[in-house]
Amino acid sequence: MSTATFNSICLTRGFSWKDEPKNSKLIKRNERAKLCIRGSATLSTKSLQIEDGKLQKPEKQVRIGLLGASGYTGAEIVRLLANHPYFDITLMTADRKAGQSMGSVFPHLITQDLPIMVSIKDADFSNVDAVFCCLPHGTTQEIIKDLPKSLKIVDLSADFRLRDISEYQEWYGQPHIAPELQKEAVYGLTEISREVIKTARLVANPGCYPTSIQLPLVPLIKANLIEYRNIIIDAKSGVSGAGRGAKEANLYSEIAEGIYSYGVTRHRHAPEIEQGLSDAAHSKITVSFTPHLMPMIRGMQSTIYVEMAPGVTIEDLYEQLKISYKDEEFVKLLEKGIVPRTHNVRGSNYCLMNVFPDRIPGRAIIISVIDNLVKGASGQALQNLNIMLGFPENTGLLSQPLFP
Ligand SMILES: NC(=O)C1=CN([C@@H]2O[C@H](COP(=O)(O)OP(=O)(O)OC[C@H]3O[C@@H](n4cnc5c(N)ncnc54)[C@H](OP(=O)(O)O)[C@@H]3O)[C@@H](O)[C@H]2O)C=CC1
Ligand SMILES: CC(=O)N[C@@H](CCC(=O)OP(=O)(O)O)C(=O)O
Repeated sequence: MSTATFNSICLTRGFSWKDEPKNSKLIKRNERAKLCIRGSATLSTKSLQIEDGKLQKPEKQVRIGLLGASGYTGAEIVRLLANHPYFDITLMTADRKAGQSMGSVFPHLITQDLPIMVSIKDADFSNVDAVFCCLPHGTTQEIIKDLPKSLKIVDLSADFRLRDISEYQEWYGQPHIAPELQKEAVYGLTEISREVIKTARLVANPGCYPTSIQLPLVPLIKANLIEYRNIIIDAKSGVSGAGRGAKEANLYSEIAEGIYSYGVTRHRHAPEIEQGLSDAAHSKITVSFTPHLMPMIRGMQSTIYVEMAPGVTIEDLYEQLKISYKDEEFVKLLEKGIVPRTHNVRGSNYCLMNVFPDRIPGRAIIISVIDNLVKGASGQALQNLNIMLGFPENTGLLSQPLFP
């Protein structure tokens, strides 16, 4: 049984006390979301116990396989799971870094007690219940198709996001080699697809741009508040969005003190965005989408220009988003007039958004921000696996943004 020392612990929604903690200071911070205690306590989270300041993890942990642990999203999963009482990493894979420890590849994770990273060909899945797949697209299909069918999988790559495999071939330049698995895959934009995620075995975690764009647009489209034509998306990403692999275009000297547009007219996230928006509209939607690389490490902003439907006002858009996300833990509409900033979500699983009236009558400007590595990748992946396995959705995900 593994143990960890805590000075304090937050109980997430769904957990309750077994006995009122004695010798402990109970701080009720937020009735709905969490309770905090300091000191020692015994808690009735089935088998979660805290005694003498030590968290006794449940005897039956979910055993996690982390494929692509030596990349940015893999490291981010490890960081998040450090605060997850039920998930234990039992297998980690790497390619060039196979044979190395996590602490040597990512010294910021030296405190975590983790297995040595092995090559995929040496991976033993017999002690794994669920997998986070943090591999490059293309490689992912080849590997996932041979994994035991008993495993729950959340795939962070783009390999299972497009329902139409001919569209995959068109945008990713190679045929899809696991069409049967594609049929099984569920697109995991959590707040929109929660019900189907509950029973899914394979979840295709959305891309970072599509997450920041669909979260504000889907509810507005479903409510018929915006026109389907003339949706213009100007999006910006931090450089970590491109992964850890060395690329000339991502050298400090090419990125610092400037920005650049890339994938102009043809970025591979366009069909993923259009698939989600078209599903919401029950009608084909196309968008103008231009991503930009910003001289920052993490963060993503999507600025979206839309035409409101006849008679619709900016108040209507605001009220709809307020209603749609009023009970959501991780998607927040800011107070009127407040502009979301990437600094407000750094290191967290939140998506912040707001709507503004354009100077041109009938048009609106929507701004949405996420951390590309958290809500745009590993955080949403953890949110999805929590749901697939029946754990409170926010487990391990309540770290607040790092500011400034
Ligand atoms: N970065 C982001 O913000 C986002 C990323 N994604 C997607 O998530 C996935 C992972 O991204 P990210 O972590 O940024 O990527 P990285 O490039 O940082 O990491 C890739 C990982 O895959 C391993 N790997 C590479 N090639 C192979 C191979 N042929 N066989 C086995 N393992 C291999 C690498 O091992 P090694 O380093 O040892 O060679 C590394 O562990 C990608 O599909 C990406 O598109 C999705 C949303 C956002
Ligand atoms: C800055 C940068 O390069 N970003 C990546 C998107 C990251 C992401 O979401 O990637 P996947 O679709 O592969 O999962 C890109 O534009 O290709």
